[in-house]
Amino acid sequence: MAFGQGILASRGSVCRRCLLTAGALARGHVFVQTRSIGLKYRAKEAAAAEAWAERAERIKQGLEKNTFDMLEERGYVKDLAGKKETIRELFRVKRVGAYVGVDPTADSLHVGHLLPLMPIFWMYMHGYPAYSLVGGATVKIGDPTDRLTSREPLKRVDVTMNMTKMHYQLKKLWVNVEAEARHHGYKKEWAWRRALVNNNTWWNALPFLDVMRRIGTTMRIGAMLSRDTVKNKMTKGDGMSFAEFSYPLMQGWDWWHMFAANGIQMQIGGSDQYGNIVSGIDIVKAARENEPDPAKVIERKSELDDPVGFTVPLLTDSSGAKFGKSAGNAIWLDKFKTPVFDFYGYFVRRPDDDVERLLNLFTFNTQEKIKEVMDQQNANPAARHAQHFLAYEVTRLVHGEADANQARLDHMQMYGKSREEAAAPGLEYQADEAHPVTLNNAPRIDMILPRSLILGKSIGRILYAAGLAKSSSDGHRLANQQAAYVGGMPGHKRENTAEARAMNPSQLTFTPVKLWYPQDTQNYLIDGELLILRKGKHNVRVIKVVSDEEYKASGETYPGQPYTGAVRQLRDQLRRLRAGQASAKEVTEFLGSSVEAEYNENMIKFPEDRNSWAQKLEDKLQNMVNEIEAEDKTDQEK
Ligand SMILES: Nc1ncnc2c1ncn2[C@@H]1O[C@H](COP(=O)(O)OP(=O)(O)OP(=O)(O)O)[C@@H](O)[C@H]1O
Ligand SMILES: N[C@@H](Cc1ccc(O)cc1)C(=O)O
Repeated sequence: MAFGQGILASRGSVCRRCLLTAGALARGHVFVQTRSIGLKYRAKEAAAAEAWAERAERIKQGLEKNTFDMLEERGYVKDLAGKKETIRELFRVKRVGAYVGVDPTADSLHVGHLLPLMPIFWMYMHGYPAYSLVGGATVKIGDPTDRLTSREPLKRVDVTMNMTKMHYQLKKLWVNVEAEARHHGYKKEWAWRRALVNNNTWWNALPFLDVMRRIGTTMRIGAMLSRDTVKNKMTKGDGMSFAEFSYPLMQGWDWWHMFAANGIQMQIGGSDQYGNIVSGIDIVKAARENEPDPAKVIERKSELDDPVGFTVPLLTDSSGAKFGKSAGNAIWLDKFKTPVFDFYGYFVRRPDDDVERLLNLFTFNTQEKIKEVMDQQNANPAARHAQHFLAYEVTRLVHGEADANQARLDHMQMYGKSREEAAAPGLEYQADEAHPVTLNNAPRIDMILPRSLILGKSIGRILYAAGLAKSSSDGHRLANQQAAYVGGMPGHKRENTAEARAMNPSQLTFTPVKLWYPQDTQNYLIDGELLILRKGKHNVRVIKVVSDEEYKASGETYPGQPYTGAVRQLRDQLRRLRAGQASAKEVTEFLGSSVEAEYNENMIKFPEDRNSWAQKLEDKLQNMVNEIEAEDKTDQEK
């Protein structure tokens, strides 16, 4: 196969069914059926190639717009790494695959990251393979670009925490991109490809010798030393470690890996990534030329087979500073860091002069639609119609439709619009049995829990405490039915060590939770500090295990926490009983169903004598409160 026919013809695109049937074929099974499935796949591939060729022709005749021109017109293209005409032609004739990488240096993406991701979202909707990469390996070195001082090394648990959170954030973005595509009238085609990858997957299993042989011999030190980042850090900054110096090699190797395996010929990044992209081009070419296995040589017919890239402009704040975590001005995509209301509000506050540019950059509306919105805006700027339109569209992309509707409603109401005027369908959405947890309505993913719970209590109680089960017994049921998962390595049964069981942070592998002994939970702790649990597809908890003292000091409580929920309920019921707001029967029933189940069956024994029921119940409840508080106090003094 000649390289460059895009992902459809590359190794990474063979569908599972075809692989399965290839296996069956090798074992001598059902030949006729196998051929028919293989042929079906090829037929689809051929149809997609034909459709692409027709599209290329339409673009040539000016009947359809070149996707590159559209990206350029909308303001996504700042600097090109490659010749413009080659890149335009590539967009026309090939389903050129593109990727954007982000290092998990923080526990959330921010609006700045969204900017380089937007072109790959657009490309996906137009039929180009689009990859998003989380730099689980590169983050361990830290990109030195434009820095005078080295990044603070991250603790392993923080890398895992950040990576897990970013992974689910990107997953959610992709799900919402599908919804945006539908919303804007794009019909999903068989040939659409998207992926979320982590460079740990290859770096964890990559021999140093392979890298050195392929690229180490060709890359010239002189060129690498002449890069501004290297010169500045060495002369004006705190010097440069070999690892930092090698960072662009790592990024370049990522590209090569995906170039060879998935046909990813293009890299996109923020404008600070220009140097890394240009080095990457050399690295990919060097790696391609140094193929030791003649059977694997990737053919280069013309410059249309070479890697290319471009950068997007930097999104800056009003003072011109780059938006990002280093500058401390980030608008986060995590709604627990930047609430949806504030996220929406950020876009509503954009100045009139910026709004058209932002509509082009951050929404999937046609330029005709944007013009319409701007006409409306210009007719009455005070209404901030364009800002609300922008805020709504970006919020819908990032947080989903229900949250966007709610944010719009809240903002409109704040500014005196009627509820009807602001309302849109889908507002009262709540996750329950009928509406399961989705990536958009999933509860907060990270939490802390005390060590004594994680190390000493049953997995059922832990699932309850993490909010993944309705009660401890529900947690036990989940564990019994293996319906919840823990971050771990499936199939690693040979070695029963914590190291072997703990999750490989790069691959987010999960294994079913079982009714193991309480002391077994610690086998799944990552670096002794992090436990990752999941129920269903999207309901994930990344639990940082803290000391009991630290937990108490945080003021948090968890469901099923001894003495907290129970005492509160007992007090409440006592108050209701004394105030005559509830009968003894109601209180008994209430406590029977909640406290008893959660707490301890022997604690509440109700008196037989019905006449003195209320009085005795009062005494009993008060005694229990006293008893628990006394125990609590002793615990604190220990
Ligand atoms: N404000 C921004 N505008 C455009 N692109 C951005 C912005 N911030 C980050 N990016 C791009 O997102 C990708 C990942 O960025 P990176 O991991 O360096 O995050 P960051 O928040 O910029 O980090 P830091 O603030 O520590 O430099 C890169 O391509 C980067 O150029
Ligand atoms: N170096 C990029 C992130 C990145 C990591 C690995 C890659 O392959 C690509 C990009 C940044 O810091 O912004």
